[in-house]
Parts: sequence; structure tokens; C-alpha cells
Amino acid sequence: MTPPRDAALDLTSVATGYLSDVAVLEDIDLHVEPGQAVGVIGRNGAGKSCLALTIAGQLRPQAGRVTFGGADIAPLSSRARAGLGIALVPEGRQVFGQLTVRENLVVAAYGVGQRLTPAAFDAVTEHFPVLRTKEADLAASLSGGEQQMLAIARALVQSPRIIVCDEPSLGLAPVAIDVLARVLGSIRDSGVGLLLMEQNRGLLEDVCSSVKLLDGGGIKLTVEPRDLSRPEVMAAYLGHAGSAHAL
Ligand SMILES: Nc1ncnc2c1ncn2[C@@H]1O[C@H](COP(=O)(O)OP(=O)(O)OP(=O)(O)O)[C@@H](O)[C@H]1O
Repeated sequence: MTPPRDAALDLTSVATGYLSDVAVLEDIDLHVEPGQAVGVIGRNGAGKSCLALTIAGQLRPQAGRVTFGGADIAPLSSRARAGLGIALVPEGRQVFGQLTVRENLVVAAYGVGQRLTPAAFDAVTEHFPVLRTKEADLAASLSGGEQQMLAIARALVQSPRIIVCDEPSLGLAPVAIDVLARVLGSIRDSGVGLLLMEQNRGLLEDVCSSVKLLDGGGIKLTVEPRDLSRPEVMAAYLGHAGSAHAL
């Protein structure tokens, strides 16, 4: 199945979870177009990873439709979805620490049946000059921010049309989050769709045009990023047990 170049990702009334008979999320509607960045904010355990894994094909929806370019992708494996252009940057980066930076990129390209050509390496490392200078270093020797860049670069060598990023700012210093925001912005502007699962409000404000608030097993609100700081939105996000510091 080859979706059109302008393939959009759509979830309609999706229910999903880690176990086939227990829903973590229900009634999820989502639309991401090429060149658009949509954010999903939610506390620990809200189901951000569950949603990311469902889109990537590692979890099966219990109900509803997941389409890409209008075609139902429910029957497709995660590998087949990656081949269509749906790339996942998993929580915790999950780079291969004992492989070099370049080897990590070779393996990622191989995963979708591609070779890492010199042109592809150049195109990807244009976003991440530090990866070019460290191409022969073991991934395990990189800083957290550099490993996150490598995780995103692994998605980029798969020629994605949409990248689903699961908490890319987790554990990063503020300066590394600023770099991440710039890079994600330029990837979005190159025409790739982004779905950004995050707890970091600043990153969502910098990169996204709309943000979904995930809570209580569903999407509670959809807001513009600048509205994330409004008291009623923070209250909805934080609930009675939260504190403003969580954002
Ligand atoms: N492998 C699993 N099997 C069953 N339940 C799980 C599994 N992993 C997570 N859960 C549960 O599913 C719910 C959603 O978890 P999930 O990790 O998707 O949320 P999250 O928003 O990504 O949280 P975090 O930010 O902590 O990663 C939580 O109640 C969690 O305890």
C-alpha cells in the first residue's frame, strides 16, 4: 500500500490498551497532517506511550479506526507502518548503545529496507551536526541530548511522513530541550507531520499548533499551545493532586 505524499494520520473513536480486554484509552480522535505538529500532554500513566505504540502498530486498537492517507492500517505490522512512513521515536530513546552513531542509522534504514546512502546521511546530519562529528562514537558514550538526537535521526533515515515522538524531552537539560525544539521545528517545516507526546509545556508551545490534553482515559481538551498556561487548562491537566511545578 502506497499512501499519497500528503498522507494524513487519522484516529477515529479509537479504544486501546496494553491488554486486549482492558482499555487504557477510549474514544480517541486525532488528525495529523504533513507539516503539522500536534501535541499530546498528559501526566505519568495518562496513556501517552499507549497511544504512540498503537499508532506505530505495536499495540492493536480494541475499537475504532486508524488510517493513513485514508487507508485502514489496522492490519499492518509496525515494520510495515514504518515502511509507509510512520516512524516512532520511543520513550527512553532506545538507541543501540554498543553500536556507533553511524551503525545506529544504518540499522534504522535497514529496518525499512533502505540503505544509508551518503546523501541520506548528509541530509539527516544537517539537522544534527553533532552526530556527524561523532559518527564513529558508540551511542552509549553520547549525552542524553545527543542520544535523543540520534533517536530522532534514526526516524529520519526511514524517510518518514509522520514522526511520533514519545516524551523526547524526558531527562534532558533545558539547553538540550531548546535545541530539540529548534530541530523538531525544522523537521516540521520540511513537511513531516509530528505527533509529540510530552509533559514539557515549553516544548509543546515552541513546536505545536494544537495540543490535546490526555486525562482519565481520553482526550479531555484540545487547546492552542499558548492556552496551556491558562488556569482552567492547568487545573484540568493537573487535577486536584497536581502542582503547577509539574508543567
Ligand atoms: N506493559 C503494560 N501492561 C499493562 N499496563 C501497562 C503497561 N505499561 C503501562 N501500563 C499502564 O497503562 C497506563 C498508561 O501507561 P502509559 O505508559 O501508556 O502512560 P504514559 O502517559 O506514557 O506514562 P509515562 O509518562 O509514565 O510513560 C498506566 O496505568 C500504566 O500503569
